[in-house]
Amino acid sequence: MSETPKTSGSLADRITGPAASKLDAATTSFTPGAANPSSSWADEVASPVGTESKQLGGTVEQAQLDGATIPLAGSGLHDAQYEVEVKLSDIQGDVNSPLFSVSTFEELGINKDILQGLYSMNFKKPSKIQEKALPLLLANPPANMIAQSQSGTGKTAAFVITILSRLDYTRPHQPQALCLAPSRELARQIEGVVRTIGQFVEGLTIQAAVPGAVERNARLQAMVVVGTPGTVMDLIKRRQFDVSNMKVMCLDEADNMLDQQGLGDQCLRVKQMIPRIDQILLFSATFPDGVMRYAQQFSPSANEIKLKRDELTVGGIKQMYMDCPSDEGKYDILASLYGLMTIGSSIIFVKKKDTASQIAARLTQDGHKVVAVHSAFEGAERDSIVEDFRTGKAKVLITTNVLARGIDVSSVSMVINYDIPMKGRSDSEPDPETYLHRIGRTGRFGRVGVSISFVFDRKSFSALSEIAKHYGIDLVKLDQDDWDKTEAIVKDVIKSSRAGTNLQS
Ligand SMILES: Nc1ncnc2c1ncn2[C@@H]1O[C@H](COP(=O)(O)OP(=O)(O)OP(=O)(O)O)[C@@H](O)[C@H]1O
Repeated sequence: MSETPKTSGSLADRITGPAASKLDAATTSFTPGAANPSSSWADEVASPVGTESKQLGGTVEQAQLDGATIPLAGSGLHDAQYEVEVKLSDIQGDVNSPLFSVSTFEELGINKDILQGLYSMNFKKPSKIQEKALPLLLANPPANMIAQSQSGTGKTAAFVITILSRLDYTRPHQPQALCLAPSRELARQIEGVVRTIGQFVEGLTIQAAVPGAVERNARLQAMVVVGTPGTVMDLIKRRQFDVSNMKVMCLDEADNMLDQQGLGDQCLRVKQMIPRIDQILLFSATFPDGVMRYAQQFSPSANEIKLKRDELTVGGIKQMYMDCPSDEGKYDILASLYGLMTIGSSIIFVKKKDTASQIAARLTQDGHKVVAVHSAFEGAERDSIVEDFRTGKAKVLITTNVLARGIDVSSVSMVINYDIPMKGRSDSEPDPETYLHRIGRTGRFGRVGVSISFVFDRKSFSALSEIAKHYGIDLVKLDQDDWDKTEAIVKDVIKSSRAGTNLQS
């Protein structure tokens, strides 16, 4: 693989190309991390976004503000050593960008109090998904919607605006909208977005239904309820949650929520316990074919906005990989990347909770500042660690797939796949959806970011190759034998300010 010239196409192609013989023969001869004498891969990313890198204080006319739910404080972006600046007006004027639109928020028929909330977040123009979806979402009579758009392109605001537009504000204690998300962190984040977009809407009431948030026997008395499926199911069963007047139900990360092996049963049961729902909304960046069929049953006769597979990746995320000497050897590589990880903020994804805890302990012992979060942590502790990460107090977060989806922290400039995401019984198949969601924690709304996936043996290598082939992408190899070069490449991307010029995939 490492000898393959840069024009050789995707990683997967490389495997079936000249390097294949090495791999195919490979039961024994695959040598990860082999020297790379004549490689020109560095050229592939020397100008990663087709423009020069610019540091903080460069000539960018108008920096993109956060769009964060807590104005200017939510993301830690401003603490970063190199602030990532994006000229959003350029990006949103690029017809190939998922952030492109021809309209304004006013033209989409949004209520003025909601508009005020959007402007307070410094949203100037809708993104493509917002522009396309909102007229359909806000039309009467209410119609169901299945909507797909790349990670970090503003799906949350699209469904939050819809929810806020559907409520009967004369009934502030009557639950009328339910939004479900796969993790407590994402549910809390959505709750925050509802609060921020709805801050000028008089009489709006919101409540979270995540583990530990609702006291036993207390009734939910808010118009908008945002929660996780298990907790919501329990609250309805215990009659703490009156679902008799439900106008909107929204599943964020819908493919994950409807996945038969995962949360599918719970979401279906929740839906069955609700006597009538005017509008069912399903949103995600990914809708694999199998789940799409089920989604169409869950949200019948829905308007659909779909993407083709090769449109799914966000161009601002530079996807790279590293051949590590062995499974154990991944740790040393990770430790060597620490300096780069703290230029902005970083998330390291591992498969198992134990691995997350072990790596965090080792890195801490080696003098690095990191935090870990996974499902074995108690709820309040999870909340406080994630909050530290959001505010930039903690810059390196080690976690499992529990935080792979939806989490929006704009300062994240690097994602590391310490373990390649796998699915199926005994991890038999690569998991392209999880890969896409994981790397989508960076490169939010036109920003740049780097993802580095670690491979160390034939299985991890082929899994990553299959993922690359699935999306038709080419991954850049980073050389562990030349750290100066590796560092230069990664820094060049992270510090570049014009992600938007390269948003097409
Ligand atoms: N029109 C807009 N203008 C500026 N910023 C926006 C706009 N819409 C959304 N954003 C910001 O973009 C970021 C990403 O939005 P959001 O979290 O909704 O992405 P998403 O599409 O749901 O991604 P994912 O698939 O990863 O969940 C957020 O910080 C949000 O505040």
